[in-house]
Amino acid sequence: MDEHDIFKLITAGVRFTKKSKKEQPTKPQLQPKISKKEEPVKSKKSKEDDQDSTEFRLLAGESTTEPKRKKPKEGKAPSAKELELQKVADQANETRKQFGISALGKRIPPPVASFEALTRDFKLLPRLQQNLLARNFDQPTPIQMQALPVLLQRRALMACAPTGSGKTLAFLTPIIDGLRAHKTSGLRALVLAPTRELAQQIYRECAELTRETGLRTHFISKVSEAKQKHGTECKQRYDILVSTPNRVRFLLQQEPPLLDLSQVEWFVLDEADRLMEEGQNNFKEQLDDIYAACSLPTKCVAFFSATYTVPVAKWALRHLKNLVRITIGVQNSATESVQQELLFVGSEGGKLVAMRDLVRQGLQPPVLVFVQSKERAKQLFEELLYDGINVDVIHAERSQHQRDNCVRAFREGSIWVLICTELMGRGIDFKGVNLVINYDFPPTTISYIHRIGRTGRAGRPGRAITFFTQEDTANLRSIAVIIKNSGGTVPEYMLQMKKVKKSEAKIRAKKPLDREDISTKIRPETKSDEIHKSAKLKKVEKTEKIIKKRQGKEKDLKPKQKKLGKIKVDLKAVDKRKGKASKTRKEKV
Ligand SMILES: Nc1ncnc2c1ncn2[C@@H]1O[C@H](COP(=O)(O)OP(=O)(O)OP(=O)(O)O)[C@@H](O)[C@H]1O
Repeated sequence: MDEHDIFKLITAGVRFTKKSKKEQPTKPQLQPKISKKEEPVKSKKSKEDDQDSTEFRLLAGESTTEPKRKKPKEGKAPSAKELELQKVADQANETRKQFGISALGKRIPPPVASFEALTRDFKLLPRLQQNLLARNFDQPTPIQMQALPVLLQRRALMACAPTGSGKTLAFLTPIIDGLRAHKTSGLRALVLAPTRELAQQIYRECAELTRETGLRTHFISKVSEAKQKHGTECKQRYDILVSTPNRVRFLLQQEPPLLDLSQVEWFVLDEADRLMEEGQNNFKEQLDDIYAACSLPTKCVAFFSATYTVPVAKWALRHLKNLVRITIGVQNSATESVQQELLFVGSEGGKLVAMRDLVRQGLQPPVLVFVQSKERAKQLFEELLYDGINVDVIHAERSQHQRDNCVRAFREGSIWVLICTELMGRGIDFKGVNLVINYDFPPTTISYIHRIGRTGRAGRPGRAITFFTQEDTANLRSIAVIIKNSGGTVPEYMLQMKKVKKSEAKIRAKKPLDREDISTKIRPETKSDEIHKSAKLKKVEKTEKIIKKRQGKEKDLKPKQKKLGKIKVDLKAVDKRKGKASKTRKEKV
């Protein structure tokens, strides 16, 4: 069954809804239940894949969590200390198994089961303890259970945990405890995130955790202000800087540099895989300059993300000594707390119908709607503006002030539907987003995981609907595998569809599909319209020729001829309407 046949099946308009096998937890539980879900779908391995998975196997091929303890010599009973150590190791492995924690590296400290144990065993800064306990979290999330003890020992860490599982707290707590109190020696901790919105969110969380500790956190909102806040005469003003790579590098490149990173003891990357992406408009180059400026050889380096790529894992293994790698659940998988649905909408026009259908059925705000570009975000916004819903749009072309207002309004609930691009795809923690709609199909599985991860956070249930058309079938299978591996149900033949080659997937990731505009208005004919229309006319004429050739079978060809004639009439009518519309527009102008 080739792709076309499979697609015929899909055009039956089937709506694929994930019925989560497990009851959604009534009380938010952050602990992923190690579900007895079927084995993750084993993708058909292409040669490239084998190389990747071999790489990951190699990366993961180090000793398991607890080094095997030496068996006591024959006849010699283990000492009390050895027995005690073995008991602690077995307990640690038991806890890891229960919470889906896999930890690779040497001499990994046992996970902490509670915040009380954390403050007791690690003698946390008293004020930090209070700020932590004031958050009223029942218990640490699995990533916090294992990452906190590792970072409190200042070990290099690469952590992979599902979206919404508390990674921010996992890296801020050890930083704050490690710095203890304000010093005038300059910046001692640097946290980088890919977007200004995410950096601002981390900064707010850090400000809360450092309350009354005397530690000073800074977020560079405007580079222009940086001079006053960071100039050499007042560089000792801050202890922790949370920012994006471009802002930090800009300040480093001033003459003289406005930032001194030589005392940085903590270098943390949130959304590390995104920050380490190479190529144009990416961060890797900026990151190299910043990393070089953090010249303290004893600094602790930590990477956090819900997804990783092989290059990042290789870089970490090559550059970070005594590295610990923690993975919660299955690497690069979607969070299990989101009910995921794939909805075939026929065409680009069908997406608007499906969107309005969802509005008519009654959306449960707040809702995030992802599209693939700023232009399409604006177009969809104009279309929905008069549909009686409080909708707004956020993208990189809007000013920082507009973006801040938009995020604030969405957080406060005065905006119910926020249309956004990949800018909001990672890390942003909007409380209680009930629904994520992928209006445009995500360019990669990694984008899909992060987008739907804006809902179903901190153990709360969420829902994600992904529209797709015939143009999206290339990536359909990989998303279906992600849904299946996170406990969802998708039609079997979606999993059997031909796997897209890595090289092709990379091209698609860089260059999103060229889609028809989102608009029901008649708009002046564009070049692509003409091409589209003439292609359609050519097709009609070609079919007419075939019909004429097969003149003999008059009776069953009549309806087809009629239909083709109608298409031509329709096309002419559209022409006329457009002509009239553009004439009226000219009159108006
Ligand atoms: N131990 C905890 N118990 C309950 N909620 C928690 C706990 N730790 C953090 N949270 C909350 O969980 C939510 C998600 O946390 P956070 O934004 O750090 O997730 P994340 O893992 O960084 O997600 P993403 O991968 O999308 O960036 C936040 O609202 C945070 O306050």
